[in-house]
Amino acid sequence: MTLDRLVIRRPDDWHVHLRDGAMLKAVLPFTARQFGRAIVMPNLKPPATHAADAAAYRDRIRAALPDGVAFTPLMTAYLTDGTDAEDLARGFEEGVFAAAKLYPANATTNSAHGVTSIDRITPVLERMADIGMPLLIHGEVTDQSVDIFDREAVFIDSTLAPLLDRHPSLRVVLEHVTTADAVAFVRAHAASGRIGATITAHHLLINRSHIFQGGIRPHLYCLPIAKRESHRLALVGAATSGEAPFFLGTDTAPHTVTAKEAACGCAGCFTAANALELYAEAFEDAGALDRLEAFASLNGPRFYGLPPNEERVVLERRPTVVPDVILVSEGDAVLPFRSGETLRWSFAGAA
Ligand SMILES: NC(=O)N[C@@H](CC(=O)O)C(=O)O
Ligand SMILES: [Zn+2]
Ligand SMILES: [Zn+2]
Repeated sequence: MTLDRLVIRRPDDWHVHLRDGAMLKAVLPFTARQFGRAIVMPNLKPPATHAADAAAYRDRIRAALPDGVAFTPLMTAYLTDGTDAEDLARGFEEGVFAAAKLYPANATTNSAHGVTSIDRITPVLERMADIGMPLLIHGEVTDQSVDIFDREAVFIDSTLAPLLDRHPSLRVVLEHVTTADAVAFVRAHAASGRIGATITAHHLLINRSHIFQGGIRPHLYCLPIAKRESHRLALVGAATSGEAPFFLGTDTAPHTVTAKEAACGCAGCFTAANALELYAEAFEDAGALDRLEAFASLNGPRFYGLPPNEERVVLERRPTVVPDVILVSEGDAVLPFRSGETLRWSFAGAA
């Protein structure tokens, strides 16, 4: 029997880039339509490093919400070499920050102000461990001599494993995992309950060959870059397992078409327009639609110590056409992942 209607608790997105200004206005309605809460990334220009920056950014997000939409932005601190443990802890205790984000300097989009060496923030990490504040990590080494397809696996061995040993009670989310190595590492530490991993829809749906299918496809370029098929299969296995550490984080990362279709195009895929429909396809292809709710709506809140959303949403088996483009301003637009293509599932709103 095939399932034609799926009702799940309203999901949350544990990794999202909402940007600011006109871009925020253009993309926020998509995330807020499907998700109850989202962990909002702080890699703005300039980055949101202090509690005051994050509180002001949270106000701009709330002001940009369409009328009548209930959506809770959960803010993060952008860690730098100069992060003040006091300000960070106060921001967490006052409920401004839900977590802090570690960008190794120059690892990804808008990470130039990131941490140059993890040892520099030892006191900050000790404080975070004491107060139970999660550390969210873009897990790639920045050494350009390491092959781009190996940067996540090398980071796990060289940085993440020693970090967990050094800070035995620090809670960590390895963001947007792309490798079988990451899946194995997270599973090996699952019993501690202190490690989580987000998985994007696009990494469940594409492998590295898709980036070069018939020519170079800049809209499939994101960081960490998609890996070979065996890694994609490991990610599908993890996401659809129902296992507690794996949860939904779209890493929807909008850039204008002009910035993507360039000699040196930006990294990031925009999946917010149809995030749940995309995940539903991946889960259905794995024969695991019954596990979508654990991944999308239960495992994330459990890790963050929050209750799952009470409200239910409906997915229906009927075609959805992904928008061709999302207009941002006159003359600039964002091209969604699977732009113009037809998906098998439709998001039908609250049950
Ligand atoms: N994922 C990406 O490719 N890009 C993200 C940054 C990030 O999450 O690494 C962005 O901000 O554009
Ligand atoms: Zn990242
Ligand atoms: Zn991201």
